[in-house]
Amino acid sequence: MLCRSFRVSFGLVIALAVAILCNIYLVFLLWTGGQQSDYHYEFTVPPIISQEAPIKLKDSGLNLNYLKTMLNSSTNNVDKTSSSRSVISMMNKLKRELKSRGAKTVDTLGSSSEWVSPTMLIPSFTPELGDMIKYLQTSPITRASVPRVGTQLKVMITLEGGQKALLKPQWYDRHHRIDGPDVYSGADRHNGEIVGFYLSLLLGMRRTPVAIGRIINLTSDILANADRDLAATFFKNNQSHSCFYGVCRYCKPELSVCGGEGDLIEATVILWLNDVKLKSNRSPWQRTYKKNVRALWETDDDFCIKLQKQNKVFRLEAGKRRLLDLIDASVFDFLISNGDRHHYEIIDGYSEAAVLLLDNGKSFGRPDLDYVDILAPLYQCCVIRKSTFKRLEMLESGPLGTLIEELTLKDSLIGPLLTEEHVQAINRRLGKVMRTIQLCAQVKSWDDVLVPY
Ligand SMILES: Nc1ncnc2c1ncn2[C@@H]1O[C@H](COP(=O)(O)OP(=O)(O)OP(=O)(O)O)[C@@H](O)[C@H]1O
Ligand SMILES: [Mn+2]
Repeated sequence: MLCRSFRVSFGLVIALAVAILCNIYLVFLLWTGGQQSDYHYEFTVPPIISQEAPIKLKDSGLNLNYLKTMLNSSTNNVDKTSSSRSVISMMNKLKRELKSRGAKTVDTLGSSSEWVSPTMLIPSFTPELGDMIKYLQTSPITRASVPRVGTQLKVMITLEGGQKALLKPQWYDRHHRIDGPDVYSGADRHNGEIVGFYLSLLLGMRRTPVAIGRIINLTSDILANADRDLAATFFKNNQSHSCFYGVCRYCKPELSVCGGEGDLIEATVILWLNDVKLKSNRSPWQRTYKKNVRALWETDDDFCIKLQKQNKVFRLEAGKRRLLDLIDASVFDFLISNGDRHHYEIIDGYSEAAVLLLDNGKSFGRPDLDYVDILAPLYQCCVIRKSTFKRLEMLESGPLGTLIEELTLKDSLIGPLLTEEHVQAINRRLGKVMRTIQLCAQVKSWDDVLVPY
């Protein structure tokens, strides 16, 4: 008898211990976004659980299947021909910033070193922007080395005047469709980085470093200036063109980039942020990058509410920007179809630093597909900055795809950056973003959805 009751209580203790461990694991999953990362970044994360009184949260967001059904059944009936006066004046202002004034390199670099603040990489009106674009497009390359950041093929270049920039080469032509199984399949799309930069300006999310297109001579621009490690990855293919594969986690000779006629390649050149210490955080909406393993956010419609309860960094309160920034980022990513924002970066040392929009190359893989789950932060939280909503509303009348083309065509040294199909996809996706916000307003109210800070 005694022995039996001992066995029962022992069993109870074990069951209790297992339950406690399960709970701790659940909290850990919520905190980390649901899975272990494949990435080897050093990053710090805020404390897990706040002991404060539970916060009152508004209703949950929208379920993905419901949203997909609604988006497929509705047409976007915005009059696309009528650019409003506000669009025209916004475009004129942007064009003024993007126009090169012919300043000397030292002046351009001198003023750009003051651009960065904890909430913006480019101040809201930056007349030196055009000169910076020109500088990145034309300044001779004086050094090329292995960047040792990230996992994909890149080159760190130094331009005359001493400014560093990241070079990401072209892998695909504009019409290539990425047929891989996942939203993040394939190599980087260099044009996506450039479009991302211009889109960030149009959206008023100046959190993307300047990215431009440039034709590079692999031999005279890169190999001739390369350090030993980078130079060691160069070879000639059987058409006697220069090729290289660089040094990175996924770099190997079978995945090399080769010059065409005259050893020329297209590349994007991204302004390197000097003297800025970045902090990398795992995105709560990170994918698992594993077949058959779903992240917590993919299985729990209440993910956003739980995230806010568990981690006060993501709480929606005046003065807190992290959640609203991630929602802005999800809209930006959905428009360019970037499903690879596994981490996000902020400027280190500021509690309310903005979420930066770095690394936009895994975009524009499929013009015919809209990966609605990229929008999860928006439809699961069902809130968005009022200013972002107003901006989107204005851009819809552009239409946005045309505005992007207009800005990029003026600057581009590498021709149109997007095929017509991709341009149309941007407009279609913006329609879906607006419809998602409307649906949120139906389950909540406009006042609850549009956040005034
Ligand atoms: N313009 C920049 N200025 C300063 N640091 C940068 C810049 N661009 C990227 N970085 C840093 O380098 C890291 C790697 O860059 P990026 O994400 O573009 O490369 P990636 O190879 O695609 O990385 P991953 O494989 O992790 O997605 C970024 O996480 C960031 O810390
Ligand atoms: Mn990347």
